[in-house]
Amino acid sequence: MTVDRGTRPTRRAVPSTRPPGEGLATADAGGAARPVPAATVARLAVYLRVLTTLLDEGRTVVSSEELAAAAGVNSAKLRKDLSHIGSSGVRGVGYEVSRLTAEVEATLGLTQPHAVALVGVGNLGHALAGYGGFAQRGFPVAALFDVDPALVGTEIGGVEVVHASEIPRVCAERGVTIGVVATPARAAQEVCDHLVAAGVRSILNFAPTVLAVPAGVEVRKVDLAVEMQVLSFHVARRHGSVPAAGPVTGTTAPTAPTPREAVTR
Ligand SMILES: NC(=O)c1ccc[n+]([C@@H]2O[C@H](COP(=O)([O-])OP(=O)(O)OC[C@H]3O[C@@H](n4cnc5c(N)ncnc54)[C@H](O)[C@@H]3O)[C@@H](O)[C@H]2O)c1
Repeated sequence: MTVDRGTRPTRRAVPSTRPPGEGLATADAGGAARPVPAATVARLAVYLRVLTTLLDEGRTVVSSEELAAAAGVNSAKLRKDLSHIGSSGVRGVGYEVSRLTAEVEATLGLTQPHAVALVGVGNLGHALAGYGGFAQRGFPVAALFDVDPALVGTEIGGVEVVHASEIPRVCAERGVTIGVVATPARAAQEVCDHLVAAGVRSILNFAPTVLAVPAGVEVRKVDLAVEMQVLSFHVARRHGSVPAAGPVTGTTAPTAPTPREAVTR
């Protein structure tokens, strides 16, 4: 399988040595032959970040211990995660960095870039739109939308802000696959509906509201306050002010535990 890194400018092309179709379609865009647990998927993204750094440093092999330490997990968990995608290292040698990178990218559906549309370019949206790191990791911001006449027509990072009424046309023209909602909560559902109608099937929601979507559309909610509440719980537990075990009331569980949480829990 050849991995096409698309438009990501800072990464070098790396061919996979795995023959086409050989047990790699575990979590690819076409649907899972073997399901990969959600927590493993979250950790694969962390492994990929580490692997990318190693590639950029010119490294060719990495041990499971080194990769695990850099990702903040233990090496047994890392080996189990990688076994889900059919990757096993060579005993005493480790993993081939380029091959493992290609395999993780294929599993995460990153063999082609995902054009991102960001709706709501206020405080948060403006900061997200101006962050170049998304494009480097395969998620170029292709469209920006708002309803504020003072923002429509301005440019952020070389992308013009377009009125939200143009979502269907612009998303279709630019092949948008991921929509980011950074509007006030009251506008979020309507914005989400427009994105879905435009064919967007993956939505990242920053607004503090639950979005209703049809089957086949994936929504991930980002709530930094929830993450801080989880951190607060761990700090309080270390200081003995909450029970060490048992259900915690009054906090909302995060949608997916991060690898670090998985280790420290
Ligand atoms: N999840 C988190 O951790 C987190 C953190 C900060 C803010 N937020 C949330 O993110 C959202 C944005 O916060 P902010 O501080 O940037 O707010 P903001 O008021 O600065 O920006 C909101 C923008 O959305 C635009 N907007 C309003 N209605 C719209 C519509 N129908 N279509 C398109 N654009 C529309 C506004 O014109 C404005 O530019 C809020 O819902 C806020 O609660 C979440």
